Amino acid sequence: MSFNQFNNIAPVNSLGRAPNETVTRSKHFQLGQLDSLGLPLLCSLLFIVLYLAWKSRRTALPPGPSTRFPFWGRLKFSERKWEDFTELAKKYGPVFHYRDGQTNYVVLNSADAIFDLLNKHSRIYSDRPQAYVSNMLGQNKTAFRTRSDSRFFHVHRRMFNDAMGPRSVHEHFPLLEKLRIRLLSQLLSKPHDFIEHIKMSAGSAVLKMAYGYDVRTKDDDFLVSIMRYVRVTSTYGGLGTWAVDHYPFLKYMPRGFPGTSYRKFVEEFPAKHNKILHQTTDWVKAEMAAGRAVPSFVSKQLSDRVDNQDEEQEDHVRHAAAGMYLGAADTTPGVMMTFFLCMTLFPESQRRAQEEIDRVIGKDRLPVMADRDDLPYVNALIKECLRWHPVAPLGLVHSVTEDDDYNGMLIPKGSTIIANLWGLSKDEQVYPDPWKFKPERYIADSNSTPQMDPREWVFGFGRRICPGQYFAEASLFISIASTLAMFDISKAVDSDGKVIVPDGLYGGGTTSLPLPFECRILPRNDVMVEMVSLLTAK
Ligand code: HEM
Repeated sequence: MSFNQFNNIAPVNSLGRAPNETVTRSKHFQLGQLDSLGLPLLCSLLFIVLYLAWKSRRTALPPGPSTRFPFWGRLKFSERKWEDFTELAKKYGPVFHYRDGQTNYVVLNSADAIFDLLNKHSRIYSDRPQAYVSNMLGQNKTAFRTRSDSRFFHVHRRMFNDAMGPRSVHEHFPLLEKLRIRLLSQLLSKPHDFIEHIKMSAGSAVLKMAYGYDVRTKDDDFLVSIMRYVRVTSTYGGLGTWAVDHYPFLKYMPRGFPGTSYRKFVEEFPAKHNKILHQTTDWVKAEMAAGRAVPSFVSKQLSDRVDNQDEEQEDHVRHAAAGMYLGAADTTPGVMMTFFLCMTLFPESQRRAQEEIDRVIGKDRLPVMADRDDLPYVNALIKECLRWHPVAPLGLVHSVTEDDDYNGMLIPKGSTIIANLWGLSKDEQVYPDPWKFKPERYIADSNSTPQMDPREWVFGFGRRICPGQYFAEASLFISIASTLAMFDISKAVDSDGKVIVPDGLYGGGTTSLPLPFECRILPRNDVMVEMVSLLTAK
């Protein structure tokens, strides 16, 4: 990419004459005259120069909506921003720009723009925007927010790759196969609480992998405190939550000045927040000291540590393990909820997947990880659940570390880059009939080539691509294939015998999950029920 356009935008031609004239005349000025006449004139000129410089830079920016006040104004978006962005893209094109307070945002709305910038130019597009309050909470040490040039970023990525990358993920298959028995058993005994079971199952998997901790109930202390950690992180540590994130000058304003309420929070909260984080690794250390520790990510990293780096290494491990939980907390359950929703709404796809399982595996055993390659339709159905409503509809924002030129548009250094994944999932050019649930779209046949595999984008991009992808895919496969083998999912019926059709609405936020809905979950055959009951009793 070249920066020529950016270099050429300085408004020399349009401004050259006016400043020169001033300089010529100013030769005849006496010092006293400067006070009475020159100073206001110089100020006006300075203002004009700044304004024109700002304006010409703005013309080079991608097109986009603007606020009434160039430096301070903020645009308002709905809770489901991705829908607003998709509408704006129709007007401004696949790459558009807007400002929020002092921050430049560039929104990418086409597969080409997303892959060109975030994959092909990942060297400069892999940073994360920083936020003052979030950093005070220590989140710049957690995987999601680390700077791309920081030691934390490189150490965490290496640790994640060792623990759950493509070469090591199979070590967790026995754990995932075991945990799905508990999920099936809970679905059998309390089908109405399926959302709670899904969340607990995903949480248990990651806590076992990260800390070697066995979650028994939903009120479990360990689970409750780490969930509190996640809640505080997402509620108070989100980018743009506090006015100071948009207007950094507020850092220098005295207490009581409008917009400084963050001060009380940063004085009181980070210590409490850190304590929760310490409790998790302290538990593992105590287990190790007592000789009871189950092998886990934390126990392995702590026993591998180099003595003279103890504290630093422990800090890395603590934040990396919390990052695993943060990464998994809503994402895998969100896709599982979409699966239950789509099976309720689209019975034909469910029937085809069950037919495949019955044919390939039979009706007298549950699927195992080794069956994955033999179930193409089930795999296609999982891909369609990932696309149907991407669980992170805008991915996670990136930040660009250098000025860049994309197709003649200036992407200024420090801009926050948003990939509109929801928009991509509904792009007719990429997914014809995007509102239809069609697993077949990923399967080649004599009439058509498969459509783009959504795993190319739902897990993010470049150096920031989700390090939990292989673990998540394995977990989704075993849970979904087993649920299909054992249960029929259909529309619930109310007390008057009326069929309840879920409205299929989703919530807003960084992760977007289906709003609570009802469905009926009934076992398909007695053999499976007996088998799961026996395995649960073991
Ligand atoms: C279906 C499930 C999942 C989806 C769709 C998903 C999606 C994503 C996305 C879109 C990102 C941002 C990538 C980017 O910035 O370009 C991400 C980052 C991340 N995910 Fe996942 N994820 C899932 C499951 C998991 C799981 C199970 C874990 C851990 C066990 C995990 C851990 C992480 C971490 C640590 C990051 C931050 C990486 C970084 O910033 O360097 N994710 N994920």
